[in-house]
Amino acid sequence: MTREKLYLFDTTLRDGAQTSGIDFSVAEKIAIAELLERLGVDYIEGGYPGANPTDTEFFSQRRTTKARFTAFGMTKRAGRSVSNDPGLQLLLEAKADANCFVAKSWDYHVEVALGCTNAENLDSIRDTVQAAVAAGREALIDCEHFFDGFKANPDYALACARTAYEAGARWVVLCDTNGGTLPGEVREIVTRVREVVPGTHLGIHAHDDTGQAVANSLAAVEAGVRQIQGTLNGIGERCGNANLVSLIPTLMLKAPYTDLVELSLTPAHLRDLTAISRAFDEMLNRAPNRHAPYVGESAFATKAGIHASALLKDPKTYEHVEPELVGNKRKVLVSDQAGKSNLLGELARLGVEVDKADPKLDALLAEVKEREAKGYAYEAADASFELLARRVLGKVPRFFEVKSFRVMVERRFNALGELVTMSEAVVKVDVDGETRMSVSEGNGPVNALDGALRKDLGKYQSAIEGLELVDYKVRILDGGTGAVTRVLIESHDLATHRRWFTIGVSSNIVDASFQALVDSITYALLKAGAVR
Ligand SMILES: CC(=O)SCCNC(=O)CCNC(=O)[C@H](O)C(C)(C)COP(=O)(O)OP(=O)(O)OC[C@H]1O[C@@H](n2cnc3c(N)ncnc32)[C@H](O)[C@@H]1OP(=O)(O)O
Ligand SMILES: CC(=O)C(=O)O
Repeated sequence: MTREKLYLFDTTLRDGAQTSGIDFSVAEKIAIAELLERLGVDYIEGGYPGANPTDTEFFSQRRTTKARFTAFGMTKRAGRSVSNDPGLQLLLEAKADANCFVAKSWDYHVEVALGCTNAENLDSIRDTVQAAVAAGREALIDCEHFFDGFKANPDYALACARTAYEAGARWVVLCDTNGGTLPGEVREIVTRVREVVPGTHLGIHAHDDTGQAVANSLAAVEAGVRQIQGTLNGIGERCGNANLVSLIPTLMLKAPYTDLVELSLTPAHLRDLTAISRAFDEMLNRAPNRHAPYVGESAFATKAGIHASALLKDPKTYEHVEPELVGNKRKVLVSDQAGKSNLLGELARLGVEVDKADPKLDALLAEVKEREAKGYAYEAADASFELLARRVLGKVPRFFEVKSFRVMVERRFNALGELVTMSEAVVKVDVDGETRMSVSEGNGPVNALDGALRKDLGKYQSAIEGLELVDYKVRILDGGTGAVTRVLIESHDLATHRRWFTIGVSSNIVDASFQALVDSITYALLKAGAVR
């Protein structure tokens, strides 16, 4: 069976810019366009030239080399000619390969939003497409509210699609603008549209208001459309657009799509997908969704002991695809849901060899479960788990021993007469039998304790020079008087760029923080190869 080409049209820079809380600068648009080129999509819709200064400047130069650079805008206004519509003229002057015009295809919208007749709207569609084609552009029509329009007045919705196609539009894109259509309806309506426009000229633009944008896009492909519009990580107006990061692997790895269509992307592009998705979140300054399909940190993370046991025998038992195909990694988590198989998997990753029959493994599992019951969460604290495991298995040197610590918080007027809150900590540690006492001030008690703890560790001092704390999270585990505090600390070594997480649990927040700090420094020394 010959496969038809399926085109990917990315609208991250246009519909994605309609996401609440997201605003792109020109520099950010340039960086995202480079990421999209790396992803390998066929079209990059850069924005709406003329709508705002950023988009106008972005379209003052041609910005992509491989993908077709596309300018978005609306069809000409009713009652005006093409040459007398300044908005349309700006679109035709923008430096782009293609123009994508949004057109009304629901008669209710023609009446209420445009305030013109159905015939005038058809004229606008036809004249606009013909003007773009005459200007040497590839023309696309986004038929806004197509599915709702089809349900209200199928003849008129079909007339809009047919008019665009007959005027020379390369693509007629069926939009589920309000995002309320379901996959069965998409399949049925696309089948009807194919009676007037061939599938090789049809696209789908789905919004995610019922969580079906990906499913609707796939249903449309099954029904014959050959272009999908979507965005990186599914950003977009309201609940977002179809997520290309979820769609791409499904289209490239799963039947029936692998039998029906082929994409421009290669397996190498697919292996870059996780990195691209996370790089985009970095650009948006937000944490990646750990549970994102295919690319999330947890997408191939196994927590349950029964699953881990089978997974270690053969990963196929609990994985629908191999994580490496999309550039992700398998993870076996250690928690109170774990069995010995989880421990063996994680210890192997850490390079610690131990036999499944070794009684120390039972002791470690029991210790993990007992501590988790008290509030520890080792799946989030890789370094603390490694230290605990190596201790139980008898393999961690005691680099230093904390004899005592004291921390004081004081609110007072400073020399300038300003009210300030200061913290001061004193820590006594034994290194090689010699007691060292350090004092440090800080902007909070944990900061002061951290400063005092790593001020003077004698012969180990040079090994922790590059250590910095980058994040500190506190969680109260049960309310009332019996509250327990869990502290998670993320540390970073500037020299090696290694990052690790440590944990402390106590009814006292300072004590919990101190445990996590001690684990962080001990881990740094272990990784630096410090010897006792
Ligand atoms: C479904 C979608 O996502 S479509 C994309 C939506 N994106 C955006 O709107 C973002 C960019 N938009 C903008 O910056 C502004 O809305 C502009 C510059 C396009 C227009 O601004 P204004 O001229 O001030 O108009 P305003 O936004 O108030 O209203 C839109 C106008 O376009 C008309 N219009 C809407 N769609 C179309 C269309 N497909 N064809 C022709 N005219 C249209 C409306 O009837 C309305 O006309 P009116 O002012 O005579 O009532
Ligand atoms: C064009 C568009 O973004 C929509 O109809 O949703």
